Amino acid sequence: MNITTICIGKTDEKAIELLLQKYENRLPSHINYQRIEIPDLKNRKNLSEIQQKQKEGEQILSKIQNTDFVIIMDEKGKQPTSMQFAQDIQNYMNQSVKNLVFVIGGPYGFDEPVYQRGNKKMSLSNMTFTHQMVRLFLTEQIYRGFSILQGKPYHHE
Ligand SMILES: C[S@@+](CC[C@H](N)C(=O)[O-])C[C@H]1O[C@@H](n2cnc3c(N)ncnc32)[C@H](O)[C@@H]1O
Repeated sequence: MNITTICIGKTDEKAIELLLQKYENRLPSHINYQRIEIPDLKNRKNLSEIQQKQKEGEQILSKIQNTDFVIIMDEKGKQPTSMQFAQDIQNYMNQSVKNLVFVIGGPYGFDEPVYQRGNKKMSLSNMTFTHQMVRLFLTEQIYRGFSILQGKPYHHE
């Protein structure tokens, strides 16, 4: 299975980038993982919130193929436990999902067409995090999910 995370902008905090790479490098080798960082909008200050979301949305949708299974990261989405998330990943593999795509919004969230394209909305917490933090927390949970599936002593219940 291919797993892609789509984020808005570079990971600008060095500490977050280092931790992200740590978890990305630990993902199982049978997973073809990639992180797509959509370049930050150049003239963001001159654009309204709606215009920013529209432009980001167009960029996000251009990276998604028709057959991809798309999970929209959103604090109002379904909130699985780590065990349930691991089971979800197993189910996607059993269903032969080829491309599992997680999308993290920009500072103002998503434009409506992105929500409409999503197959599912997933939350990490009822609280709102920065989009920079969410890429790290999500990647750690993907690693944790595979650790659970592989019976590694990383997750403890
Ligand atoms: C700063 S938040 C934007 C929040 C904004 N209020 C909105 O309308 O979505 C940036 C992005 O981080 C992700 N995000 C933030 N908190 C999250 C959470 N608790 N669970 C899942 N994703 C989250 C979402 O993808 C969101 O679009």
